[in-house]
Amino acid sequence: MTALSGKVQTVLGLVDPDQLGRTMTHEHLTMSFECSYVSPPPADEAVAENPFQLQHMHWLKQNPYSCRENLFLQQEVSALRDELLAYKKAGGGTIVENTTTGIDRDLPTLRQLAKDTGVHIVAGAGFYVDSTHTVATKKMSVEKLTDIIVSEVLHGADGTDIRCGVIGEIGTGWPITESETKVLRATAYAQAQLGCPIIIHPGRNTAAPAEVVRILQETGGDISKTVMSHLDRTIFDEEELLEFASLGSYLEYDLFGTEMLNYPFNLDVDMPSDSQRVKALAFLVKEGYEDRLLVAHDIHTKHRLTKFGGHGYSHILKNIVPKMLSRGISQHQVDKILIDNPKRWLTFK
Ligand SMILES: CCC(=O)NCCS(=O)(=O)O
Repeated sequence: MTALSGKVQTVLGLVDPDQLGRTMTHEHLTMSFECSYVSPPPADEAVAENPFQLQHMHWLKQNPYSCRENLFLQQEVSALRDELLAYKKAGGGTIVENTTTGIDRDLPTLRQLAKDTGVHIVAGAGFYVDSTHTVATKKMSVEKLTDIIVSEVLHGADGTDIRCGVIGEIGTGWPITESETKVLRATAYAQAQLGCPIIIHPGRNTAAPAEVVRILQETGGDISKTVMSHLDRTIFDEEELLEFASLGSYLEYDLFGTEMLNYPFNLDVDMPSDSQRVKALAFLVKEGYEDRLLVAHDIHTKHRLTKFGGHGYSHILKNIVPKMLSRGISQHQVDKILIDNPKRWLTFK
């Protein structure tokens, strides 16, 4: 038991879990994804430098990471405020903002957005993938990393008094690097001290989620309070999915709204459509996992904002929920996915 037990920690302080309402468990509001820039094909360079025009929007959807300007979501604070107000109007209550060290977390802006809009925002502690770890981070011991993560939850992060309410998204690649392994171990130790929720960004390989779970378990992590993100681009085979589900983490489909033919971070992956995501959720519900499912959009680039013709943060509430209902997921099960499961995960033990 800690002072946080039974509560959820938002950027404005502790709240009662019943106040959260419908929750997107994996979003970004202020971040940079410059670490993942992919050079455009030479013939497309002119489009990439002048992207936000109607005639270029299809190109941008297919090549979101090949346009530098698209990667600086944090430049759109005013549009984000409008997005959050629209999210609230659509019935949203809470957003988990998973930006961690390495991709430009901005806690004062998150606090201001929460104050301006009344949407609860839960911020993330810890570190993103290896390529964003500084030389100093890579040299740190697991104990030092643990102290930093614990302090970001108990006292505040980035020199502020704004406290994080989850650990993650903790970034891992494939294969998992030495530095990422240390961060995973620190995450498990911090979780054991704090009884807090954690959320993982796995590498882009079918074996990656289970390997992360193995490392966390080895270090005393609580898998029942762990979210495995991005399953929609990671595990496709139903049997493999059930095998992973049996390990006991939350199962997150968090790329709703993303459709692209060639996924540049792993060309072997066929990025699913939203219909295929709903089909995967219906399959997991049928297999008895309705208490472990979570959903989100993981917006991390500008072109997905409604300002630029994108689907925005209300797409799931407005468009995906009706689709779920039409595909055999009941209203009670939808409420579990949007309200009860996030609430249980986010509540400190
Ligand atoms: C920081 C945002 C992020 O990591 N999103 C995941 C993108 S992907 O790995 O699923 O392509």
